[in-house]
Amino acid sequence: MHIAIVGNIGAGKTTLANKLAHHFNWEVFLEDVDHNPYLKDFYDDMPRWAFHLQVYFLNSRFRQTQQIKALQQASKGVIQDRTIYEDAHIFAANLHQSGLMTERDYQNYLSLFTSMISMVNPPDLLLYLRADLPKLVAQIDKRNRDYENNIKIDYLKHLNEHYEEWISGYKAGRLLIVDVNNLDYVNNPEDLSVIIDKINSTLFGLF
Ligand SMILES: Nc1ncnc2c1ncn2[C@@H]1O[C@H](COP(=O)(O)OP(=O)(O)O)[C@@H](O)[C@H]1O
Ligand SMILES: Nc1ncnc2c1ncn2[C@H]1C[C@H](O)[C@@H](COP(=O)(O)O)O1
Repeated sequence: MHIAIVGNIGAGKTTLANKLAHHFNWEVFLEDVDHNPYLKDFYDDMPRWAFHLQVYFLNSRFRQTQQIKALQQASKGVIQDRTIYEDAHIFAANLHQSGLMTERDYQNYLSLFTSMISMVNPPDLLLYLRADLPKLVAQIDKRNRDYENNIKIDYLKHLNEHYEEWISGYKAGRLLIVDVNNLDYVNNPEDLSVIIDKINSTLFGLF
């Protein structure tokens, strides 16, 4: 079983991924953020570093998908924090549309993504955490990563628009959308139970 958690920056993916992994006793795959050699530079100068960062994330995410495949073959459950789909359909697409990635770099990136994606299995469940801008901003502030301090509201807004468009056309497998605007699964165990019940019902037909 493979559940992938998707959603905008600060939506609460990592927090939920760790909680679900603990609950189901499954392996968790997190994003390569702390050791990412481009992320800080990217936030300082997006046009300069957009292509480098996208290639870095694509490679790191692809490696993860192959590790997840191996675990699934060994019948192990996996929770994944963010997917390779979001790199291309959300982040790279947004950088290109916003004029922060050149046409030449974007086409080069897409061609690499297309070659790789044929070797990627979709998750058994895609869990989309939908959050409005105030919730995202509050949670990015709460996390307080210094290089994320200058993220513009417009950047988050455009990412949210890309998420809504991508999710509305997602047909690769089961999809569960959870509005997290009024959920606090950090402090309220009942809010976590609401999500776990929805997962059980979608995946196993329980409840
Ligand atoms: N539903 C929630 N309610 C309250 N705080 C949350 C919630 N989800 C996440 N947080 C807090 O918001 C911050 C960002 O969450 P995080 O899981 O890192 O988001 P993401 O991985 O989607 O970027 C963290 O400090 C986390 O404790
Ligand atoms: N593909 C990506 N392009 C640009 N930025 C990305 C990409 N994937 C992740 N990120 C950024 C967004 C955040 O600053 C960090 C971690 O993501 P988070 O949603 O907070 O888990 O990396």
